[in-house]
Amino acid sequence: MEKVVLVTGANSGIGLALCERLLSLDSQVSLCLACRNMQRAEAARSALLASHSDAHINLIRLDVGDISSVLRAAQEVKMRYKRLDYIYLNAGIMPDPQVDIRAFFKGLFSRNVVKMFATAEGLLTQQDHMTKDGLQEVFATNLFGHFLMVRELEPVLCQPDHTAQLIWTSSSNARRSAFDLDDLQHQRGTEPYSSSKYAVDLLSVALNRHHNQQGIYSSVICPGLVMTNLTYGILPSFLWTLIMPIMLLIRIFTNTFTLTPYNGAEALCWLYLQKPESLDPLAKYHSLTSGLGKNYTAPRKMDVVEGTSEALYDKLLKLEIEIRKKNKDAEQQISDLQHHLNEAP
Ligand SMILES: NC(=O)C1=CN([C@@H]2O[C@H](COP(=O)(O)OP(=O)(O)OC[C@H]3O[C@@H](n4cnc5c(N)ncnc54)[C@H](OP(=O)(O)O)[C@@H]3O)[C@@H](O)[C@H]2O)C=CC1
Ligand SMILES: CC(C)CCC[C@@H](C)[C@H]1CC[C@H]2C3=C(CC[C@]12C)[C@@]1(C)CCC(=O)[C@@H](C)[C@@H]1CC3
Repeated sequence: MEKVVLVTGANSGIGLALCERLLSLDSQVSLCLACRNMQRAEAARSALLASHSDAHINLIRLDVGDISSVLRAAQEVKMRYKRLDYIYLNAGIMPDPQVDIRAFFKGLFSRNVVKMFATAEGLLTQQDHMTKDGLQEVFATNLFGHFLMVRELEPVLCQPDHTAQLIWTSSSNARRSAFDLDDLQHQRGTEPYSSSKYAVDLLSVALNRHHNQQGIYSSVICPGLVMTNLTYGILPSFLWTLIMPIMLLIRIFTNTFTLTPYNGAEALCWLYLQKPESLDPLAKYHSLTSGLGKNYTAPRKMDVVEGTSEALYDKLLKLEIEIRKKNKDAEQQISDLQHHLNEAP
C-alpha cells in the first residue's frame, strides 16, 4: 500500500537527503514536501524527480514559525490526503549562533573533549527574535508550530486499524539544564536551540502517552553533526574547510560526526522501516557513522522526567488555546477592516 509521508524542511540538508533516501527505499512512497519557500521547494522536487522520475511528490507551503501558515497548511493537507502515515518534523533553525572560543579550547584539553564535540555542550549561544505571533522564533519553529501542525492533522493521522508515526529531528545538543518550564520559550536565556530541542524530547514522550491508544506514535532522532546550511551558519566556510582534517580525525573517536546529510538521515530512514509499537518512547535514535564510514542507528536513553514532559504538554495545550484565540481575533479584525473599506463610499 502507498505510504504518505510529509516532511517539513524538506528543501535542503537532512530533510532533502531523507526524501531522496525514502524514494530509493520504497517505490510506493508518496511525498509531501512542506516548505516555506516555494522556489526552493520546486528546486528540491526537480532534484528528486531527476533521480526518481516516477515519484509522487506534492508541495505544500508551510512556514512552521507562523501560526496562520501552519493552520492554512494543515487545512490543505487535510483536503489533499485522507490519511498520513508519517510526519517528519524536521524543519529547524539556529539563528545567529556564537561559538565560545575560550570554552572550546578549555574543552579541547579536558576529559570531556569527545562529549564536547558530540553535543557542543557549553559552546554555543544564539540570538533569538520574536515572531509576529508574539512567540520566540526558535521555540515557534523548532517546537510549537510543529506541535500545532500535529494537533491539526490528528484526523488524518488517526485511522482505524492503522498506525501513524511522528518523527522529530531533535539533537544531542538538547540539554535539560537549558530548559525551564517557567520559561518555555527561553526568553531569558541564551541557548534557545538547546532548550527547544530538549522540549522536543519531552513532547515526544508526552505524545506517546496521550496518543498511542489512537495509533499515533512519536520518536526522536539526532542526526549527528552534519554539514548543512545550519552548520555553515555557525562558522564561515573557510574555517570549516580548515578544521575538516581535524574533524575527520575526531571521527575515529566519535561516531556522531556523520558529516553528510545522507548519513545524518540514517536514523530517520531506519525508523521508517520499524514497527512503531516496538520502539522505545524514552530513547533517542542516533544516526552514527563509524571511522570506516559505516552508517548505523543506535538508541540512547533520553534525560527526561515523565512529570516534566506532562507539565510541558499541559502548558503547550494552554498556549495553543491562547494563540488560536489571538489568531482568530486578528483574522476577524482584518475581515472587519476589509468590510469597512468595501462599504466606504
Ligand atoms: N546539521 C546538524 O548538524 C544538525 C541538525 N539538526 C536538526 O536537523 C534539522 C534539519 O536541519 P539541517 O538539515 O541541518 O539544516 P538546513 O538549514 O539545511 O535545513 C533546515 C530546513 O528547515 C527549513 N526551515 C527553517 N525554518 C523554517 C520555517 N519557519 N518553516 C518551514 N521550514 C523551515 C529550512 O528551509 P529554508 O531553506 O527555507 O531555510 C530548511 O529546509 C533541524 O531541525 C536541525 O535542528 C540536529 C542536529 C544536528
Ligand atoms: C576552531 C573552532 C572554533 C572550532 C569550533 C567547533 C565547533 C563550531 C563545533 C564543535 C562541535 C560542533 C557541534 C555542533 C555545531 C558546531 C560545533 C559546536 C552542533 C551543535 C550543531 C547542531 C546540533 O544539533 C548538534 C548535534 C551539533 C553538536 C556538535
